[in-house]
Amino acid sequence: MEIIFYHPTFDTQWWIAALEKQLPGSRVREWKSGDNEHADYALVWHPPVEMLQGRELKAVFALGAGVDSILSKLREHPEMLPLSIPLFRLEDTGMGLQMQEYAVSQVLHWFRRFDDYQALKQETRWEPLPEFTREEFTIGIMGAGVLGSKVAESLLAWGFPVRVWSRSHKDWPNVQSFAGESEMGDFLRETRVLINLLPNTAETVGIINHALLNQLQDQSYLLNLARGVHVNEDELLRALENGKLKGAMLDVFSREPLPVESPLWRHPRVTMTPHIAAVTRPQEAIAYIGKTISGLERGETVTGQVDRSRGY
Ligand SMILES: NC(=O)C1=CN([C@@H]2O[C@H](COP(=O)(O)OP(=O)(O)OC[C@H]3O[C@@H](n4cnc5c(N)ncnc54)[C@H](OP(=O)(O)O)[C@@H]3O)[C@@H](O)[C@H]2O)C=CC1
Ligand SMILES: O=C(O)C(=O)CO
Repeated sequence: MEIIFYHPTFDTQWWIAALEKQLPGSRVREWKSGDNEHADYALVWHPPVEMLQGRELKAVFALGAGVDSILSKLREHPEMLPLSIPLFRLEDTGMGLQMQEYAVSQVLHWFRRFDDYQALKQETRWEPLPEFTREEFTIGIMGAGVLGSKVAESLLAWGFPVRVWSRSHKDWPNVQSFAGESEMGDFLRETRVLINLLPNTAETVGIINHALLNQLQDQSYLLNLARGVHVNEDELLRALENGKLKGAMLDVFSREPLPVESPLWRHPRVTMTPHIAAVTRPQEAIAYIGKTISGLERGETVTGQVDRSRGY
């Protein structure tokens, strides 16, 4: 079995050795421009069009959870990957736990008012504040997929009321489920901490805008763990000024790296990280890819295939 590999930043030689170990009998090679030799599978992140175009592959694996960049390239170059070749993505492979760590730590930070105490410290003020209750700290998660479900599970374990919003309803114990545009208003009305874990699709671009933020309770919080293009950054800043939002924690931005002139850098109630909420964990990713390729080779049903018509 021949596998081609392309990732702009990963340690390619390490991945090749680990993949060959995981899939005995396979031959994995780094794809380089001009390589048109046969391959059965391609493992990619931000691949050049030339790498995939015209190949008779059995499947392509994206080396991350989001497939927005490859799908957007496919809209410009549909010939790069015909619909007959399935596209897979990483399902969890260690990202669920990372998202749980991120969400739980930040929700607890807001819940225990550490942001307020930090602001008081700047003014050298010693001042115990009223506590928040869990009842007034409903967590609303947009996107109830692989990662949203893990985050919901971890916040439930901390005793917070949890609700999710997705395309289809979920029947999960102790979680309120809302679906589609018609239930968006009900979902937002009682949400105090809005966590975004949606994929980037034509329907979700710019979804966190003035109209949406305005439906939250006053003094809410936003945690964006998905993609920067989901958030209208000017309208987010407006919501921080008009009291709709008390704070925002952002991992992703409409432009990355975030340009130095962005006011988000300097806003006292915005905290941020440089798109590290959940990174690809090589061992887990390789185990998943190995298991999926072995399943495909045996003609079994496997999970993780992207529905290109839905965009995720
Ligand atoms: N910041 C970071 O470091 C990382 C960010 N990410 C981002 O997280 C995203 C989510 O990942 P993952 O959980 O694996 O994705 P999934 O595909 O498993 O889940 C997507 C969820 O979004 C819902 N959804 C999709 N479109 C809509 C819509 N139009 N309206 C309402 N709900 C919708 C789906 O609904 P339904 O269940 O009904 O299908 C599903 O619940 C990725 O696409 C990626 O962009 C991922 C990894 C790291
Ligand atoms: O896997 C993804 O989609 C990511 O954003 C990785 O950081």
